[in-house]
Amino acid sequence: MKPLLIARNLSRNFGGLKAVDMVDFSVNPGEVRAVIGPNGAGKTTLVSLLCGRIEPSSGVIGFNGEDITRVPAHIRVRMGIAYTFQITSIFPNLTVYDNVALAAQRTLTDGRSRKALDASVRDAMLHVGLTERASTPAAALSYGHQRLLEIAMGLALHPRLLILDEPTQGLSDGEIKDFIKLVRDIRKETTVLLIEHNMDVVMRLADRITVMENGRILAEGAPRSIRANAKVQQAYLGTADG
Ligand SMILES: Nc1ncnc2c1ncn2[C@@H]1O[C@H](COP(=O)(O)OP(=O)(O)OP(=O)(O)O)[C@@H](O)[C@H]1O
Repeated sequence: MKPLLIARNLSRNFGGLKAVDMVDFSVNPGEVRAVIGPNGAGKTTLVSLLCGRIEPSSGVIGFNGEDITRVPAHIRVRMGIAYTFQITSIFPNLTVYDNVALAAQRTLTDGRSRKALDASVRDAMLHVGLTERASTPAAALSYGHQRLLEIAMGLALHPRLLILDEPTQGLSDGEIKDFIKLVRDIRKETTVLLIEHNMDVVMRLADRITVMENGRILAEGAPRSIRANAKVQQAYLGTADG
């Protein structure tokens, strides 16, 4: 299968620190991939490189057969890479509807009508279960609902690849259960790349897991093989089980 996303020899240094160090990484269309690893392993830096928030020190990134290494982030969004930014990307005074509409507008081309925009917004709100809160200001939502709003903002872009950075952080057990259902639903249409600390969520959702440590890929494979991998247990699972 031809990968949807591919990175070769990807590196990013911050001063003398190799936050991402010669990483080869690829994601197939239709999969749910989790990236795990201890704090500071380089996970956020890796996805920031993939979505274009930061530039690589070296290496190449391809998406859907095109070299996107130097393509700016906003164009990558239009090409189909959506990254759910941390909660700061939500405008607290705007309603749920308007927040999602603002996100959806990022992919608007001249030919797309207001009606199409409205349909995308409503569809995204429905997916995450926020339809009844469409006219609620984002600031009045619970924390869990704000996280769902972020995902709706990502979905409104109709991405081919949805990147979720620690989506379950701060959610209650019930909300995490709903999140797992949501991702199972989203994956029918979209490839998902998930940075996640909660190992239960990772084991339930991921087709494959990439384990990072010190900017490098320590291991990669199906949940069962990662769980059984002694190197991984030593580096990560034994010390942080979410
Ligand atoms: N803008 C930056 N300037 C300097 N150092 C940075 C910057 N961003 C990240 N780093 C460093 O790069 C390393 C990797 O950080 P990164 O945030 O990618 O790790 P992570 O695996 O996502 O960690 P966490 O699980 O804690 O979010 C860390 O040592 C971090 O301090």
